[in-house]
Amino acid sequence: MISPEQLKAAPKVLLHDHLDGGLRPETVLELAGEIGHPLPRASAPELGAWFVESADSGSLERYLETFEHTVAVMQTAEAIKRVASECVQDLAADGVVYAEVRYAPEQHLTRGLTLEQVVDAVREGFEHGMAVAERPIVARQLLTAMRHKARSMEIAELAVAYRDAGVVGFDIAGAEAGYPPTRHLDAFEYLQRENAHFTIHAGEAFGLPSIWQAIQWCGADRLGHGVRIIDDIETDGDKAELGRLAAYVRDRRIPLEMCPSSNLQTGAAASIAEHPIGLLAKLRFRVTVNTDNRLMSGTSMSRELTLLAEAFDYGLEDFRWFAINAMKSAFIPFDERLAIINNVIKPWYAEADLSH
Ligand SMILES: O=c1[nH]cnc2c1ncn2[C@H]1C[C@H](O)[C@@H](CO)O1
Ligand SMILES: [Zn+2]
Repeated sequence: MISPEQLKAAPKVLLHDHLDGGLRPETVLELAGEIGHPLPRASAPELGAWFVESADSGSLERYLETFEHTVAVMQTAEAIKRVASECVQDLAADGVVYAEVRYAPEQHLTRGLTLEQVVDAVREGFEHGMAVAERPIVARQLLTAMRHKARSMEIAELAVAYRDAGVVGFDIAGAEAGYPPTRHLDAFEYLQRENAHFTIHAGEAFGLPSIWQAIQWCGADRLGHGVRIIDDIETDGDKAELGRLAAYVRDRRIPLEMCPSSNLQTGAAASIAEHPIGLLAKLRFRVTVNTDNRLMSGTSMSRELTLLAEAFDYGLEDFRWFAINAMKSAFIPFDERLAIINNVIKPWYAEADLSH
């Protein structure tokens, strides 16, 4: 078994983490106090526990209700900068060397900020976080549009406008059932014409049709979660038969941004041991491991990997594979991806004793 220290030290790559799902409980308390926003608990440990318990609802819709409080305290440039900087510092302290962090700019306009001011605040926060972090980290933004709203085209244009200023891609999130990806087809077609990258939350609270649309209609580069791709795989003992969609996802090496703890909370998987990641990794899908919402799941990259190590007997060799898979799937330019793989990830694992 790997020691917690070794796991923390291992370079990790994170592609799916929500900025408004990763605040420190103390920060939520302080920022809420400044603006008089009422919170359900008065101390940081209790508030942290409240987020995890409330998100532990078995439904994505109820899970999403907890974001009311984090979004409420992220409505000024100062507050957003602080949250963004702390996010980067926390990830770096956990050994994350590259992170793509997403949030929905349209949710941060209630106190008068413009979409551009929101993106600028996150950029400044990330730059500050990268400068003061205890270990080197590269952090980039993904801009999310809420799938039940109608601003995806505007957010896609924002992502393209900021492509040379820290934004590396686009995403849609929010309740999945009833809001298929094709609702935002114009935004995805625009992004493709602009040679821009995007991922789509799909196959989390809804099944194969959502994944199929995300890939075959919208042209997603990656899948947020994508766990339900398992519905297109038949197993019989050691044998697995892939349906056409599952085969396409594997053949095309479409990255799956898997978030094990989050999936337990929303009911997308029953336990870590039963999580589809075990089979999908064995079948050599392009699997990546992610946190989704560190506050709502009370988790970190190290913790997600620890849970997987316990359930599937994973070791450093597997973690190296996850990190390289994720780095290959990042939205930054190819040469920058390669540099992190060759200069950061591979040397660390070469030094580590892979037999433990
Ligand atoms: O796992 C998720 N599925 C769908 N939507 C999500 C998930 N986690 C967070 N969100 C939503 C709530 C946030 O306010 C929004 C932008 O980060 O994205
Ligand atoms: Zn997510």
